[in-house]
Amino acid sequence: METRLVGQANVAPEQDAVALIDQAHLRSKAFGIASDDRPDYSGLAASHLKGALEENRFLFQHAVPVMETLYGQIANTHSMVLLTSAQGMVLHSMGDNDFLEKADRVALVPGMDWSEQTRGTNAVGTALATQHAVTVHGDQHYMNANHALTCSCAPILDPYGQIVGALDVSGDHRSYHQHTLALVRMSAQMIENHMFASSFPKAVRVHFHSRPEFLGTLVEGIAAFTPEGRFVSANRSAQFQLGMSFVGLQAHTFPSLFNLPISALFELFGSPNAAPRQLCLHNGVTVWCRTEVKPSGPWATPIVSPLADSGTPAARSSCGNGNAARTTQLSSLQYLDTGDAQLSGVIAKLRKVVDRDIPVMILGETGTGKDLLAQAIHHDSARARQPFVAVNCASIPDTLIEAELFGYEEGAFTGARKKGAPGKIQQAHGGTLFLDEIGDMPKHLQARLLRVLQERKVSPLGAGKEVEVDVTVISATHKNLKELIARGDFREDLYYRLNGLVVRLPALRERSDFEVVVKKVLHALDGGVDIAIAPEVMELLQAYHWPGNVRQLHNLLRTATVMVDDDGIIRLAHLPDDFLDELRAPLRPVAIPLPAEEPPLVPCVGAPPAPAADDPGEDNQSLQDVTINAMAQMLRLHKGNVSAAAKALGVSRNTIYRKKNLLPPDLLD
Ligand SMILES: Nc1ncnc2c1ncn2[C@@H]1O[C@H](COP(=O)(O)OP(=O)(O)OP(=O)(O)O)[C@@H](O)[C@H]1O
Repeated sequence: METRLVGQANVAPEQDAVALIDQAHLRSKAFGIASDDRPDYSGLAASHLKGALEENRFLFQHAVPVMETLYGQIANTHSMVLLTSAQGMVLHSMGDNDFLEKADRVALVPGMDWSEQTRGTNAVGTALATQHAVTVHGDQHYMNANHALTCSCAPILDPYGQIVGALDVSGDHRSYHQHTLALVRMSAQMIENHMFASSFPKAVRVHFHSRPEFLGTLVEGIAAFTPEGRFVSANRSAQFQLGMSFVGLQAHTFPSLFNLPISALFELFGSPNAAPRQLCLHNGVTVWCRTEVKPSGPWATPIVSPLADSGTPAARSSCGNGNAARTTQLSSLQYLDTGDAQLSGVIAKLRKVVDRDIPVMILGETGTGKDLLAQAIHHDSARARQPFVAVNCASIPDTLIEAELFGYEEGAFTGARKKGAPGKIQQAHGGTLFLDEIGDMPKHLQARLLRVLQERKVSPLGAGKEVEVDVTVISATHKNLKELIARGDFREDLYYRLNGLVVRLPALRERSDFEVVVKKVLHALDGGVDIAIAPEVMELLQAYHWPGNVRQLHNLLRTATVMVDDDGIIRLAHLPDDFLDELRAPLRPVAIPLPAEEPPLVPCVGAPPAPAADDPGEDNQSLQDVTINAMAQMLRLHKGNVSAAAKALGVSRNTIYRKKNLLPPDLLD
């Protein structure tokens, strides 16, 4: 069945709902359940339920208030509200007393398993299995014992798009009401939005909807980005409005989705209570948008949920808490030292200067891990328990960078917050200040920064006095600072102040420890620990030139781990189409065997004529010609069917469509 993205939990339309029940019955049968089986009412031992509750504490905390509201709406309808885990185990229930007794008899109580595998077709199990909100009414239940029930259930997704549980309303089948499913869906979405709101405290959160009156309501889109503009998460409505699933969005940034640099948000919404503004999405849709610009802290621990403090392994596995743990693990020099000789040399030098108050400058192409290395230096220093404050000089507008860095006093400039605010330099007091993209620091501020570094004092805008600061400075850039100095765009004295030790991170294509990096990146991904890579894929990845370095590898593997089949092996088919196109473009066309019975080629419109088979110049034929000819042949062979031709060539349909103008027009279906 087709999966649609809607503002609320996917729900199957009527004809699909029937098919969905039929398929659920087939699955139930395949699980070896008989419709007249006596259900197992034994449930879980209390200790197991306690464990499950602990594991699902994040979900539980955010779901219970919503369950109470939902129950308020269905009270006295002989029904109850249930919360289950992603495996279908009932975690919590509340309901009408008269129905509770009956519920007890049919095992709608905490600790009971309502997965399809155990109870056949039922709203909880089927919603979890299909990821669709669904009502299972009366004899639509697979087991006869459950025919007296009517149940409506919606899956609940965490901020990473993973199913973490389900919300269900079950009742006496005579109490069926057609609006129940809509209520359940809305409530599930409310839980998702609550979880979203408390998952990314340091993110830039953008709220948007095509109608301004829907901002602040359940149906608004919410997308979270790092202060540098990288995509972090999006709720269902945001995915729908942006026209992309969570996985698709992971390859995007704020600028690629909203057609604006993220720094524009600081300009548009920098003042308190800034009014919603109209922005144009990448797909041409105009939306009303608002965001709250906070003086953000470091992006050192990207995702921290309230459970991060609990420290229990169960809690960590619940909702992204593993990421916090992984971030710590990622942030040490030892972790980054994975066998490449050049990198090991860099790390050995860095170890010698840690805690020596020597400013470090990190050079390297985009995505080579400069930010991560800066965090690792901080992590391994005596300042590790003090703040690590990162400032991306490229992402803050010129007009704000001064206030952002140096802070300001009350009323220092129009729009300044009432009480003033300390700048990043002051925030880093006692710890490390990481000046990322230092090459983009506006020239007029370079002198001020130099003074701070020399005198270890900062004077906020509008303040008469200076404040002492103790910071270790790490800077990074992918630009050639010497060239900038020669052009007069970067102060030489500042350069010499920052370059106590200059290290260069190797590009990924230069590294001899590629396989280890792949493993580390996989390990750092949710669900990536048990994933392996097929040897032919590893070979291809190794040969690729990786212009986006480890970030590009990270994004690619993140998508592939989601696509992977049950055997947990990443194969070619699990890599994104555009990446495969890039890999194959120069190789594939020449490798295509042409069928013997293939008629001679007709020249393509707009393309050079195909050479005769014995043409001595064949070897010199341009790659483009070979590609076009191969496509034309395959299209002819498959009677213009683009999908079939693309499949035979091992490319995506879009690759063929992109070459449309070079192919004979009568060839495309
Ligand atoms: N050695 C590594 N192991 C695992 N992941 C890594 C490693 N190096 C970098 N990454 C990942 O690659 C991505 C990019 O890293 P980072 O932001 O540190 O690069 P950068 O050089 O600062 O990029 P930019 O110049 O674009 O700011 C991050 O997701 C980071 O976690």
